[in-house]
Amino acid sequence: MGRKFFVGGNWKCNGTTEEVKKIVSMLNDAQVPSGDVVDVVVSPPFVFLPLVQSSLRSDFHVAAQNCWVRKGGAFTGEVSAEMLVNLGIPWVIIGHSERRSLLNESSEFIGDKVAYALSQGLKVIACVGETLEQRESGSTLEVVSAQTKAIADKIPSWDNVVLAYEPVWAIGTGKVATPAQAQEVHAELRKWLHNNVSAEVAGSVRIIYGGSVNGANCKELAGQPDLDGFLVGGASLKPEFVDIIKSAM
Ligand SMILES: O=C(CO)COP(=O)(O)O
Repeated sequence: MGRKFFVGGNWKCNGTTEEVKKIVSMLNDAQVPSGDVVDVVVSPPFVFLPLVQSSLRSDFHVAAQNCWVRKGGAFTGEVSAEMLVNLGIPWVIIGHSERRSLLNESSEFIGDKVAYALSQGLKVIACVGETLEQRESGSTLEVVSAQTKAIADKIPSWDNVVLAYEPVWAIGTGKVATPAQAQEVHAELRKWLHNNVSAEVAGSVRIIYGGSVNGANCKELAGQPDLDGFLVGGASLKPEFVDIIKSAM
């Protein structure tokens, strides 16, 4: 189906200038598959975006970790989509579970954010995923479908969206989803897109997996037919991120 592999590195709220420079130089020196084979996008905290943007190799790209839901203005502490565009930042992560749970971002609010970011010309990594409690009660598919619907309802096109399935119980826990668990949800999300958006979108949207991905488990996950890449947290700060990029091949 020709979906290009996508590897995102979400640095979360980590790093000093020195550490950021080290990671960038590690990435710049890495031998990885060409940009025809894999999209690599790293997401530093806002304050480091200009540094990373200006020093990172040109075949890798940067993403912000969030942006404001509408046009900028009197919203203390927020960063607008327009500002990201002004800085030449091509991507933004929206709806990460840490923001959903710790900052009470609702699915509707996230749908609005994705729509606004797209309207300004940003590309979006939109995150969905169930909690452990939801998985154990058997509502995984219902939860991720509802989160996806809240986005689908607000956007005119999926062309510039990558959907990230990140089960909350797998994030930062070392408890990675099995390849079969990830494949099951990815296939269901694709089916949901097929039935509710279009066959074309279902076939073309990249659905990436996040949650305790590392250099050792990436290869088997990458072999799943509906898994088109990764959103990596902890391991994206380490040299093994390069091994994860290489799992594209
Ligand atoms: O939340 C994540 C990426 O957005 C995943 O984090 P970890 O890879 O640290 O589990």
